[in-house]
Amino acid sequence: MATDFKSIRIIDIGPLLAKCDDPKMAEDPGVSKVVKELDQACREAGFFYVKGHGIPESLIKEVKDITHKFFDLPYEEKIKIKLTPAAGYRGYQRIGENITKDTPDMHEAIDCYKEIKEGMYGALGKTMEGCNQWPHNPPNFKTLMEEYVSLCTDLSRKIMLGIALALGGTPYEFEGERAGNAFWVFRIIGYPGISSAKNQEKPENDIGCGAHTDYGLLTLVNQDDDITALQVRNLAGEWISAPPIPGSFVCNIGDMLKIYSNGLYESTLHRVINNSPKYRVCVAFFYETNFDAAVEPLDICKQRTGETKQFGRAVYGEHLVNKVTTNFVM
Ligand SMILES: N=C(N)NCCCC[C@H](N)C(=O)O
Ligand SMILES: O=C(O)CCC(=O)C(=O)O
Ligand SMILES: [Fe+2]
Repeated sequence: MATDFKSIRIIDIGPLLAKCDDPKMAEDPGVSKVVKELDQACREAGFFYVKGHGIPESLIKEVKDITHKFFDLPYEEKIKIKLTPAAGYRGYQRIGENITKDTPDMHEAIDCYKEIKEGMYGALGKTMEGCNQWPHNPPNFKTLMEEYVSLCTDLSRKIMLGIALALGGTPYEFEGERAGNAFWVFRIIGYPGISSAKNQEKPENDIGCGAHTDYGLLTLVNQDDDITALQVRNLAGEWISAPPIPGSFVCNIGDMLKIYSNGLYESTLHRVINNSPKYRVCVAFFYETNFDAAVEPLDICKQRTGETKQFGRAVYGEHLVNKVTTNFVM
């Protein structure tokens, strides 16, 4: 349950990563400390920063640099990989094409998803079937991003070991049928600065991305170093900034983890407003459950919440399809 937090805590997850292959990791004092911090952060805000995550700083920077280069290209070049329903909602969307609660978002983006082969999840997977549309320009875009996605997948799985412990379970609550074959979403996003003339459209409003929650388990946000634009809503309804902290990721909880935890952890509302004159990029990796996971509160969490409030069951793939099919005006 979120609180009136005023800032977002920073957690050094180094000790957790050092022991993540040890089934007895919970007994390690360094791991216990990380687990405790994760639990506090997830309860008070649903948001935290992670440092000591092991992903090379050079790669984190390259990913943002190449993203700037792509969005700098002329519209005719970017639209070559246009997002369409036929491509499983993968590809490039122009500014204002994504909508949040009826308002166009002032961002452009490339949306990517773990690839789903035809028939893999039957009717449930149909909408999301397709291959990622990577730009050919800049030339090493696909290689770099695939490497990054692979590292983010491993890192997220390890953070989820800690979150499973924080919820009072074994480290492996999110393996197997829950997230042993985790789906992922990857959004490469660009937010024009105020009155930026270099973009094809002048922004209609100042909302880069309207207030929303993320859909899955855990999000890893890699944001530009010099602009504060991401804001997180606390219980009092105040918007608390999540400024960039070099060398860290902003992490937040998604809707599926809220259900698993029976509301102990919340998927907190957040939004993006780029009030800077500079163009801002953000590369967001979303670690999800298995595509076909039927998600319901864990028994260990129901016990802790006194069985009072009960979140309903959700099938992750259905939740995603509901969002994706209503997110765009095309
Ligand atoms: N996969 C994730 N979490 N994407 C976040 C996008 C949020 C904006 C979207 N229009 C919405 O209203 O959800
Ligand atoms: O741009 C950001 O900092 C966050 C973007 C975001 O919240 C999202 O894409 O879900
Ligand atoms: Fe988000």
